[in-house]
Amino acid sequence: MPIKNGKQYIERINRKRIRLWYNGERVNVPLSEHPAFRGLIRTQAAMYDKQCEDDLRDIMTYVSSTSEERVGLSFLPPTTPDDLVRRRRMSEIWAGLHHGFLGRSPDYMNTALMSFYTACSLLEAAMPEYGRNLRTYYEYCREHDITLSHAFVQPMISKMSGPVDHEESLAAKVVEIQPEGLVVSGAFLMATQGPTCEEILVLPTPTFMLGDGQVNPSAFAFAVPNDVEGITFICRESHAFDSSYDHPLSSRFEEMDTMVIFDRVLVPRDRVFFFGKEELCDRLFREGHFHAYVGHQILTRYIAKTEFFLGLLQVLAEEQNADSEPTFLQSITKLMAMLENLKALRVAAETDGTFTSSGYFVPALAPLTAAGIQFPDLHEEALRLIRTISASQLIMNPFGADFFSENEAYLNAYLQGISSPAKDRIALFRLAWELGGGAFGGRQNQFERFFFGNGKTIANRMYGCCESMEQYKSRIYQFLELKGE
Ligand SMILES: Cc1cc2nc3c(=O)[nH]c(=O)nc-3n(C[C@H](O)[C@H](O)[C@H](O)COP(=O)(O)OP(=O)(O)OC[C@H]3O[C@@H](n4cnc5c(N)ncnc54)[C@H](O)[C@@H]3O)c2cc1C
Repeated sequence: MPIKNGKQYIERINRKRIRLWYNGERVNVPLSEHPAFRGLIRTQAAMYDKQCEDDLRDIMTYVSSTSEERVGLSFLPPTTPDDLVRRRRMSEIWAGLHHGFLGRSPDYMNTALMSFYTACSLLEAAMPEYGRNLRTYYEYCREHDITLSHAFVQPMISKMSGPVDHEESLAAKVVEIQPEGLVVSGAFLMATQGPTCEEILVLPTPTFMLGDGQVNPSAFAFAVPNDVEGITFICRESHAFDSSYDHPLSSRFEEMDTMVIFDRVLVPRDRVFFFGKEELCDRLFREGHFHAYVGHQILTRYIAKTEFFLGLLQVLAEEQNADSEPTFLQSITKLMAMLENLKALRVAAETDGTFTSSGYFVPALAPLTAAGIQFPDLHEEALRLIRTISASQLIMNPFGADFFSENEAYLNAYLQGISSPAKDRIALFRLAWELGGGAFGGRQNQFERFFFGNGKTIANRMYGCCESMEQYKSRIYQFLELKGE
């Protein structure tokens, strides 16, 4: 089966019967009809349609070596620098549709799976069936264009409730080994788009290491359909609304975050990528170059979002007659400089890429991590600027329906801009509100700061990238003519 289109995506999501809870009630309607999910599903369907357009065929797809069908280019393991550029162009097309607001556009998880696949030999060395399982699973997802979500991070108490082999531990773990597979129980704090996908990839970092080569019941990686027996999804409050005039962002891009609970879920043997070997958790990320491959996709998303911010800020400033204010110019040029910086980091990541011993071409991690460190502050600064420029107009924005009420004439007279009709001006400031003041923007801001790890983890990643620190140190010793090493 080749790539899927939007209709096929919707049909597959609607066929699922997942245990999904929203606001204390079980969701029993097809998800494409539910107010919390339908906008996102429409957007995602448009993205799948995009990859089927004839004139984008060579950008969005490639020919599978196994089926000779056209499959999604985000599954392509790059083996040349040109492959990396092709992957970036594919991500740019999708980012052009979601403007960086979808953290889980299909290319994100497809890239994640592709990265783990490039480390199949690591799993094969641990146990041949593990490597085989991951290879088969990767091919299955590629050939069926499966939509994936992932669950890595556990709730705080799961991390703190004592060693995993103690009875009181709440850590996610294998609670029984059956001939057919592993039985898993535990909870994951976040799976973004957990309900609007088909399969969930589970790869936690064990909460406690046991050492000495012991079998750690918390060390595993597997993937299962999100509707298998025993999985429950609990939603946070939705920020989605239906009207694209009143809520231009959340009506399209609201990605639901769900807590995922595994209650004695049977993971079939052929879906287990490893079990018990705690050292493999970290090694699979490292040797699959997860942060580099996924970071490359993320950086394209950052660039699309920054361009969207710049456009919005300029239009807002013109609307407020503030576009030649020195303070505005000072602020927007900082963001413009950051955009150039992000673009340069992407060029650096691509041109400084290296080949692995297995022949894959990996983008350079340091520039990508640098972008990940810088972007959350840029994001926050952009939202602050939106609020500053918008001032009270961020708040006082009637609904689209008010323009069809008996008050239409008042609104058209008193809310018009210098050169814009009231309805256009309000559309603009409703967008500004969703980003700068509303729940959608608040969640986006939190996402950008945390989705790739907490600040400490990201700082460690950056520090670990610096291979020249000893050289820099010796420059100081030499400069001061000191003896230090
Ligand atoms: C919107 C959103 C969507 C997400 N989607 C997913 C998903 O789909 N799948 C998934 O697996 N995960 C997802 N995540 C989880 C994300 O990966 C985690 O938030 C991230 O790894 C941090 O883990 P944590 O939240 O458990 O916080 P922790 O790492 O436990 O940190 C807790 C607190 O301690 C602080 N902290 C930690 N170390 C230090 C330090 N040295 N100095 C100062 N403060 C410190 C942190 O800033 C934070 O305030 C999502 C997160 C968000 C916000």
